[in-house]
Amino acid sequence: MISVENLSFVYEGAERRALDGVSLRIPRGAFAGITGASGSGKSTLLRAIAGIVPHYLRGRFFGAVKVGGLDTLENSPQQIARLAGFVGEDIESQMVCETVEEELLFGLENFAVPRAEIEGRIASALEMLAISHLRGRKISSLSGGQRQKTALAAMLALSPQVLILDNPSAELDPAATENLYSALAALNARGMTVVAADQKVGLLCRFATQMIVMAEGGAALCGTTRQVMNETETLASAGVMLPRRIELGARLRAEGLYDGDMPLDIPRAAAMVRGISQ
Ligand SMILES: Nc1ncnc2c1ncn2[C@@H]1O[C@H](COP(=O)(O)OP(=O)(O)OP(=O)(O)O)[C@@H](O)[C@H]1O
Repeated sequence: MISVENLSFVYEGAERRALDGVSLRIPRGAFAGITGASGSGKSTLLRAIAGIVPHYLRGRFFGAVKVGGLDTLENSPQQIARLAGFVGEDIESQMVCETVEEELLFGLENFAVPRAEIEGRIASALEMLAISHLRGRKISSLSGGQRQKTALAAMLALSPQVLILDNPSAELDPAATENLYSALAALNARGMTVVAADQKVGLLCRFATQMIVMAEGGAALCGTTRQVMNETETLASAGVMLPRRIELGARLRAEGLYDGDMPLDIPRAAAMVRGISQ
């Protein structure tokens, strides 16, 4: 679905490479989590997948990115957006209308969606995120979480095959974060490919099927979540804050007390502890 071949990128006016020789593949139907320290290149990678880099944010671009077979250099961000919806970190700049309904309508009209389909698309996108009750609300009156979901609903109404999200939990409290990721998992279960960058590794461990760990502009690790989270030393040297349960697993493994996979969630951590105490 998404392929990145030897991608390097230097922002206009910058000295160092924001991305440096990144190659990876994200298969159709995956839930890919991207993590890494601040400044490691997560946002730039997502912008390159969405075509924003280098079409809107300019610079020196080397290598190739393809989304659903479309080369992002040969196609405009608008063409890429028909396949892959992007919700950036700066939600405010993405919102252009006064009310939630108008915001969804704006994208649909821009994409010239036939009139007869519009009502059904708006209703089902709002329903998928459980925000039908916000339909008539002014965007200025919404909470951070409600705005995040409105931006996401505006993307979902366009029926993209891929959803790309940059730091979606940044403005959310733990309950709203859980709620948002559960909604993303439900969309993924229906076949949508999800690509989300987040520094909350514990969260990605639970929801993502694939993980990409960025370090200094490169993809330090890329594979299934199970494979990547077993590489605890590389994760630590990439500056990734390991969830407590994985820190514990790594310590038990170093002590020779445990040789299984790192526990991706609490039930697996409990099973690990039960296993060593028997
Ligand atoms: N618009 C821009 N113009 C110039 N340099 C940029 C721009 N955006 C990012 N950079 C630089 O590119 C590098 C990678 O930044 P990027 O935002 O992709 O990292 P990140 O991992 O998403 O960081 P964070 O977790 O803090 O959002 C950094 O050195 C950053 O300063």
